[in-house]
Amino acid sequence: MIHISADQNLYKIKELVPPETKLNLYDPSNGIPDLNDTDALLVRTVTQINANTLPQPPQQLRFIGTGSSGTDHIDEEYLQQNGIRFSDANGCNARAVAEYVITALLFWREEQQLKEIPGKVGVIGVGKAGSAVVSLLEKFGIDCVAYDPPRERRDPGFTSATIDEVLACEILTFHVPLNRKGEFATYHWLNEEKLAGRQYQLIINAARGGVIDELELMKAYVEERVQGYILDVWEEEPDFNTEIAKHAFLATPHIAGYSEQSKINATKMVCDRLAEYFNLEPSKSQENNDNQIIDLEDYLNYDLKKLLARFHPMKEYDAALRDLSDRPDKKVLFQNLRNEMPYRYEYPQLKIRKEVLDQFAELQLLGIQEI
Ligand SMILES: NC(=O)C1=CN([C@@H]2O[C@H](COP(=O)(O)OP(=O)(O)OC[C@H]3O[C@@H](n4cnc5c(N)ncnc54)[C@H](O)[C@@H]3O)[C@@H](O)[C@H]2O)C=CC1
Ligand SMILES: O=C(O)C(=O)[C@H](O)COP(=O)(O)O
Repeated sequence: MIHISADQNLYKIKELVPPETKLNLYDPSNGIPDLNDTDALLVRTVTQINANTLPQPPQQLRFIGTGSSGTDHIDEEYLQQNGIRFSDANGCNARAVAEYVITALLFWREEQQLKEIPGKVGVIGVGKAGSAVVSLLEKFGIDCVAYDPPRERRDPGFTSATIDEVLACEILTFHVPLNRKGEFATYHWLNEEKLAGRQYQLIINAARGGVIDELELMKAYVEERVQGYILDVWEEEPDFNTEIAKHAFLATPHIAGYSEQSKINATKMVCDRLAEYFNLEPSKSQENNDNQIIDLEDYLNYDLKKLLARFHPMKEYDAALRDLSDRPDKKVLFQNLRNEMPYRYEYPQLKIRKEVLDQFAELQLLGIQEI
């Protein structure tokens, strides 16, 4: 029988793990568990796997999977050298990230009392999440400039914008992996040099903290070269710079990719790959296509901002994160915040009264259905 050790916060892991395996759940805040007698390890982004954290991996360990699209917490070369198969959950949360970006943009538009999003949105990284962002923004009639030179090289059907074209946009949103080396390294991609002499309305980072030089972003904001910024990810995660959070239009604890649907996708994808590798029958549990009915009887009291806040908890997360600013244990509380809040349903899974849908075209464009 295959023995699996899995992060206890992998959503619905007990239902989605292949049957007829032995499952041990571990608490990632205590580090990597004892892996003797373990064939497969399933982690999340909070567990670093490399030569320091996992020196001399046990012989029996043959598979490591992560329930995330990003893989910067894993030294894949090290796993390969040790004959361990690695698998990720690329794209599991693309829709959730796109919903985060458009919802944040709508909050920002409403707050600024603008009729529409001004100018163009430069999307940096047009893989699973970036592509979902482009599709959703285009539904709203927002002009996007798609920048992804590595994709242009591997995908003959895709042409990337130039660096000058993307940097000339009024808004930038980041969807690249965090890569510290190589031709397409992204560490501090947005830095002093790229920010110099340019003006931005808004900068959004829902990729990884290190992709933007936070201190340079803050400097550009103070000097009014950047009018606002939204951060879901932080350079020192799970720690975060309280001064940078304080000035953010929205500051959230790495939850852009969190939803009921994306979290099931993540666990299911990694469990199915594990089943394939060990030649096991996968679990029969399916993704959650249920609808959630939100019957707002007092809908006449709701404007768009209030409705969005009812459907997406980013403002709740933002308030909760800011509350942690002075806490000495804020690193632990940051992780608790990510683990404890119930997952929201993605917009196409929500049903609301027709009267509300008819009143706000934005809700229809988000894919919300009528009861
Ligand atoms: N905040 C959150 O909750 C989430 C964050 N993420 C982060 O976002 C990243 C992207 O996610 P996915 O789209 O699912 O991954 P993906 O692998 O499908 O797409 C990444 C894209 O970035 C491109 N890219 C790489 N280096 C680049 C560079 N130097 N310049 C421009 N483009 C470059 C790649 O060619 C690829 O098309 C993940 O690696 C992860 O770090 C992903 C999901 C949720
Ligand atoms: O998929 C990714 O990459 C992400 O950043 C996920 O949102 C991370 O989720 P956890 O693995 O940290 O729960």
